Amino acid sequence: MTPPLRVTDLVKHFGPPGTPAAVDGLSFSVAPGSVTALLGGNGAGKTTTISMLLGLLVPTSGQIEVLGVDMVRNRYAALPRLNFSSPYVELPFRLTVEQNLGVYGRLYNLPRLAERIDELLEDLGLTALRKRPLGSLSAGQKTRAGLAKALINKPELLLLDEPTASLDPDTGDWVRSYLAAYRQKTGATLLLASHNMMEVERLADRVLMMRGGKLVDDDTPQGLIARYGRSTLEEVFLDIARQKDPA
Ligand SMILES: Nc1ncnc2c1ncn2[C@@H]1O[C@H](COP(=O)(O)OP(=O)(O)OP(=O)(O)O)[C@@H](O)[C@H]1O
Repeated sequence: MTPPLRVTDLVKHFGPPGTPAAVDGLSFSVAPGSVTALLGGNGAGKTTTISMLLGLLVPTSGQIEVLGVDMVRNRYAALPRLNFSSPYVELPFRLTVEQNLGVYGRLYNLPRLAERIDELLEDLGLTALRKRPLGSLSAGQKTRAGLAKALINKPELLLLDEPTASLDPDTGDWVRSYLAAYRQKTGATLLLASHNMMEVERLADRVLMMRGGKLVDDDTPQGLIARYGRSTLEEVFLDIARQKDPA
């Protein structure tokens, strides 16, 4: 079976040759229906990697296959089957929540779009906010609207950057349950970048740990915790970020 995501020797240089690469020879593939967390400290290369996976940045070298499609050469064949959410990417702020979903839904040329929008608004607790301009929402409400946009085309591969940033603990917990249920129901594959280790322990089957653009560890959350002799993923993260090898 083709992995939904396969990355081989991926490199991205922003500076001239000789300067350090933002992504420096990354290789991994993920299994269908899995939840993989891409972790690393600030500047480790997570956002650069996700931008290349989405076809927004052209790699300096290496291969990216998304749902069996070569993203560098043929990304339009894969884009209808994936989606992305990030609290750092603003949706058009003068449009209402439902207008935003309408615009994105039409980009995907979805059948029965009005029904899909109603369903998502209901699922994400946004029905009462549907007529509100996006710019008037709180950060947490915007995050939920961003998630609705990311799910509009029922993506087989969902890339999430900090999916619960600026959500209160209760809403954050609700979004995590929602994502777990979405994966369960649809068999979708999720890749998430997060600084919330509790979230990663709860959602991810596997952790890819990056430092300096390279993959420095790859295991289940429990496997990492056991190997580093720690009791939480947060402690493992600190060990890796501070370059401590397993005991
Ligand atoms: N457009 C750009 N031009 C030049 N350098 C860049 C650019 N984008 C990222 N970088 C550099 O690439 C490296 C990796 O950055 P990236 O944003 O991928 O890290 P990150 O792991 O997502 O970090 P954070 O957790 O802080 O979001 C950093 O050194 C950053 O300064």
